[in-house]
Amino acid sequence: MPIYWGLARTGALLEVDLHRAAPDELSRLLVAGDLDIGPITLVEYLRHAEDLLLIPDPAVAADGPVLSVNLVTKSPLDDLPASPRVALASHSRTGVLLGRMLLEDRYGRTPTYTVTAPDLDAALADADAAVLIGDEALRVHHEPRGNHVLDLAAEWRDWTGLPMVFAVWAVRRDYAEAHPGLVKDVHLAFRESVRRSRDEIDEVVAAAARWEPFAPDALAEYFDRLQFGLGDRHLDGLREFASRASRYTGRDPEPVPALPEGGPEFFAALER
Ligand SMILES: C=C(O[C@@H]1C=C(C(=O)O)C=C[C@H]1O)C(=O)O
Repeated sequence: MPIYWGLARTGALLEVDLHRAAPDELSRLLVAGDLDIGPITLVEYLRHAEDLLLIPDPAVAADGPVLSVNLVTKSPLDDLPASPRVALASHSRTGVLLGRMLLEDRYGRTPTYTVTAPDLDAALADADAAVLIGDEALRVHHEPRGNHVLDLAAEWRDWTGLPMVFAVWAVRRDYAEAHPGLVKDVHLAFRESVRRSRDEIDEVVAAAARWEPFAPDALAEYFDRLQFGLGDRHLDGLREFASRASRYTGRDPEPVPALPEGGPEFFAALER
């Protein structure tokens, strides 16, 4: 909501054909060419970087705790078995890969993984731990119900000293070449939208609290943690994630390729 709130305030909403969907679906639509500009989870951006150009904002990032991307364990992390069963939320790509890298490369475990519906009870029915994102992760952060909750953006910062970038905005390269002016307009409309949200954050929180099962204070804290643009440190974090992810997924059926030399490639006509 903080990303598109201002589109309604400025009238820009009337000029764009806005689609709302879960992150995996939005990523799929952009890659398939059914969306021209949109958010894409970092892992899918890295897989399709040759077809896409990065837009510097909005983005979904955090420099420290994000509250909404969590490893939830039944026992404290120290007591997690050497080969735990770990359920991965089906609508996450980047959060679940971050969770796998941390579990194996930082906490020294050799898990077996299953894919789960993004729901705590389903996730932990048959597993020792789960990686959850979004609303369900935020809910568990507030109501752990006896489980242990590890914030994966905070863990990433401890591990690397860098912010974690979960999703970026990108434009399809062919669309950007055909309509550079429109891409610029859309970028500025979203930039203005996020700026308005910051100015009117109490109203954004009140509106979000009407639709979401969270108290206004919890939403205000969450929106404060989220960072909506890519600064130099975020780019360092993005490059570090890309480099670790490409090494880590080298033997996966669908590896994450390394960024091309000098990457990521931005849509050149935009100010950063
Ligand atoms: C911060 C979040 O990160 C999300 C995590 C994603 C992923 O793991 O693939 C995708 C989009 C992001 O918006 C969240 O869901 O709250």
